[in-house]
Amino acid sequence: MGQWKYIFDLPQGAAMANWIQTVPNDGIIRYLDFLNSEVIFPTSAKALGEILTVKSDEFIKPPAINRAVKDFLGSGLLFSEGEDHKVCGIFRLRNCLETPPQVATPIGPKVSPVEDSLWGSGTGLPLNHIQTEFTLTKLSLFQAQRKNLMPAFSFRHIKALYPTFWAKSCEFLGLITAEVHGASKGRPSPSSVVDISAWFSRVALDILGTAGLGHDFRAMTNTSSELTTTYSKVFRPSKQMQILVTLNIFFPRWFVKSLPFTRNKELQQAAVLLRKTCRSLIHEKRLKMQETKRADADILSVAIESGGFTDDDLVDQLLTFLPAGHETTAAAAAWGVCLLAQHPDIQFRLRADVRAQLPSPLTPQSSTSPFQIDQIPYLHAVCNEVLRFCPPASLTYREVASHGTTLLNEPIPKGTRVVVCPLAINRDPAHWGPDAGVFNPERWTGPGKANSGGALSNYSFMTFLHGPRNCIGTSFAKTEFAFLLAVIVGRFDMELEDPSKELTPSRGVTMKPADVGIRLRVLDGW
Ligand code: HEM
Repeated sequence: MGQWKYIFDLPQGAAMANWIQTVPNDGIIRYLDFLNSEVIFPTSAKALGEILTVKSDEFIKPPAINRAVKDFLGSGLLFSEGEDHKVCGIFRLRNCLETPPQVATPIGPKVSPVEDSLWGSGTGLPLNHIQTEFTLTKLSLFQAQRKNLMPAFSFRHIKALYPTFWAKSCEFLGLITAEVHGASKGRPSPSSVVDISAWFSRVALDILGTAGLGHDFRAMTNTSSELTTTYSKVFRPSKQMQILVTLNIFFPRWFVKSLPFTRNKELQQAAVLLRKTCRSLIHEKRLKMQETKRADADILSVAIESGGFTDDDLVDQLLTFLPAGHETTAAAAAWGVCLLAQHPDIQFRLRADVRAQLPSPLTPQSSTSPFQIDQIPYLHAVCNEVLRFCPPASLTYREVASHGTTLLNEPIPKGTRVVVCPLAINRDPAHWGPDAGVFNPERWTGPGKANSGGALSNYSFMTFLHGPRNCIGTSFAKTEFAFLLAVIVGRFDMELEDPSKELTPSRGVTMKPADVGIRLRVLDGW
């Protein structure tokens, strides 16, 4: 069993967060996992830099995990790597690259027209040959995909989305205020305990839909929509899910899929529904683009416009973006509320700053300017500190590709798993100083600290990773998070329903606060 049982009994990443502070190391901790498989856990900025940036081609996303989740997370940008992606990539290679690869003299027999159209190489060359060319060009599929999608995440574009973020945040605030009022039954100081995680999941889905895909899912008003319930099932924290992920690493996909776990069945049903939803979103968007003869600036329109994706590819991209873009931000916002409830002094100061700078959501939309959100340094300090202290993606994996490599000059054989653990790094005193384990937004205030938090290296803040595979939605997520936290702290006093209960992370794919009740009390004047 190696360390598997110890890891399994704790929330994701908690074992590594303990080891980083208790196991003396020079930048790498090596441990044995299930079936005594070798895993390495990088702890220093230098080791993380090698894995995520310098040698990112040699530390790939584990193909077994990609296969396990691709039914319901798609094989979009998040998982574009490995053999599957090379094959799919041939089609896109033709479409995406500004300069197509120079195809050398054909070797071997030509492929049939059917194969040619199937793989879309369009050159009539045999597949192996194209694959070799593909590798030789060193323009991986991932780079092409990422390049095609980047315009949707540019600084200018995120700025253009501010009014949408603001409008949706105000709608969210109106609905949640109504719930609190409704539950208070006319008491003079309306307050109520709300399921804050569920609310944030729904508002984040609506924001992603509106700002990212040009489609309002109306998850906030239709709480029993198929999409909302499907995602809440897929991301429901469960031990079965953890077991399935481990089994997928060691056993063939068909075998794990056929095991009689209820979770298996739920995931397969979810996959069918999610694919259907994505297909109809694409269809709707294509029709709209044909009618209006122009493309909007949302992610889906940008992807269609690039011409680099077939409809099947687009389904995979959407399957990736939908959860990657809403569950994570929802988790961050839920942690934000819990931590503010736990720290009334920080909450008080933040509310004063928000109220002083941002227009009240009660004022007519037309006369408000959401751009003032950038003028509240303490809000950004609090948001950064929440993201440091409780990174929603607490852990992710890499695997040493094809031929083995070295890390900090140590030889690392092919196939070795690498665990990259934002939770551990973000709370490590070696990176953040002795108060690393304390929630302290002050570390992001003061000269030169607004972006570094006072840490010595970029790699000390791992919430969105770094390098060519960092989170493409970082600015989108940070802006959305700032709006959501601002409106909720502006309107409500927040306290933990049971202040004696420790805040603990759940076991899900994203790290959320587990079973925590938050009492919201409406405050006048904003
Ligand atoms: C607080 C919110 C978020 C957090 C903490 C977060 C975190 C991450 C992390 C850690 C990764 C790297 C995963 C890995 O390589 O193993 C990632 C990748 C990704 N994220 Fe985010 N994310 C957030 C929000 C978003 C949003 C809002 C979007 C889209 C609108 C998004 C889209 C993606 C995509 C497409 C990737 C794959 C990028 C690539 O491999 O090139 N994320 N995210």
